[in-house]
Amino acid sequence: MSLYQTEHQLTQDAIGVSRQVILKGARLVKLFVTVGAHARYPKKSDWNLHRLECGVLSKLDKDRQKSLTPSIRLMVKLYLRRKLQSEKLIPITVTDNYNLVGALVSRILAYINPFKLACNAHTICDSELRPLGTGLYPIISIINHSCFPNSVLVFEGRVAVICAVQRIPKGTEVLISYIETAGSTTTRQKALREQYFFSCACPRCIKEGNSDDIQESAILEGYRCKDGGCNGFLLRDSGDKGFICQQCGIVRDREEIKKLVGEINLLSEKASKLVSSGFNTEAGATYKMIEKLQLKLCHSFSINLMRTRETLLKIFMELRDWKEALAYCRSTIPVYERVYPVFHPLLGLQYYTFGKLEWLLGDTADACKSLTKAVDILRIIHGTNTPFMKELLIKLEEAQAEASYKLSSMN
Ligand SMILES: C[S@@+](CC[C@H](N)C(=O)[O-])C[C@H]1O[C@@H](n2cnc3c(N)ncnc32)[C@H](O)[C@@H]1O
Repeated sequence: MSLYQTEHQLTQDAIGVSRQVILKGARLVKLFVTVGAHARYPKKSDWNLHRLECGVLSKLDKDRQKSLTPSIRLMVKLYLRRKLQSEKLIPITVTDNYNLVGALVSRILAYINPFKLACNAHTICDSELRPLGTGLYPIISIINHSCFPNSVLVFEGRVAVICAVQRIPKGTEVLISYIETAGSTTTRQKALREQYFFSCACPRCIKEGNSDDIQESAILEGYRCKDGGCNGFLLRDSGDKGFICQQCGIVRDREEIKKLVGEINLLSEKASKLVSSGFNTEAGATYKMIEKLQLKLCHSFSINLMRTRETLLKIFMELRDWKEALAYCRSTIPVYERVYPVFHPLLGLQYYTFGKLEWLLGDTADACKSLTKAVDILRIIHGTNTPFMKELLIKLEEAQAEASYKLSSMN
């Protein structure tokens, strides 16, 4: 999901809804849902809740314990919290609005229907899309999915904000995306069926199987032409011997592709072990080998290649090798622009990272351009008043001041 995603942890819960305001601007419609943040209760009641939670969870058999996702833990916590509140062992806070959570909670409380819960719980992220916890947002939970959504869900602290990223005519349904939308129609449909149990019929998905959709899938998830100078996409030949370039007609042998895929898989296993053991330098070298093989195998707009480069960006940022990080960040931008809509948080954040790296390496003029792009995208999503946006706007102003100073001293 996020470029800098850390391990998913249940560090916060959020329940209840106290207010719903719809603001309509020329391009912006925001549905603000104020969410009941957990008030800090005294240590003793904290302990009461924790003791009960541990007691309940330890009674589950091992298999069930293994399947305890953050969403299920959240439900257990909510259930016990409600119980302790009804027994007056912990205080009810003004934001614990169980009436509004009502039907949703009663249907899925107490681990009765974990699938329904997973469909309705939301991962709370910060403005840089790093996950902070899991929350139950009843109003947000009535919003349906589209792979071409007119809105995005972001969080301001624990407040869930639905922000329009397209003009939404009156009476039109507000839609968000439940999944990572960068992917072929087949991949997106598979994710939606497996995680949310439905087939999507959005404007992107209804094109599944038509020639444009087949071409886009082959570019994003298929192979490159054997001729390095040709940018064609490949489709399986009817005899199933290999894949034919749709531009120049050269056939790529199935066995050769299989061999490359095997080598990449082996290296990927090794690389992810190196990352999890903290051997970043070795991991960087291994991911570079993967990138080299993927450049032979995949189309230049390949999502797999993009993911490898995202990982390399992250590794080189951690190694503080800004030059390498900048190069990898740059290489991801054309693919981001292809796979994400204009006002997508990930695209905005990638421009933000790009601008910061350019600035750090002294390319102030280009940094201004990248930071301006980041602002243009992210202000639609976050407005201009959040701490995150204020920081970005200050950075842009400083970069612009530095660029004009540099220009005037050159003159
Ligand atoms: C978070 S709920 C959304 C609200 C739900 N429609 C309701 O009435 O409660 C998620 C569920 O809604 C349904 N859903 C959401 N988007 C859909 C879509 N585009 N097409 C079909 N079903 C959808 C799926 O059953 C999914 O598991």
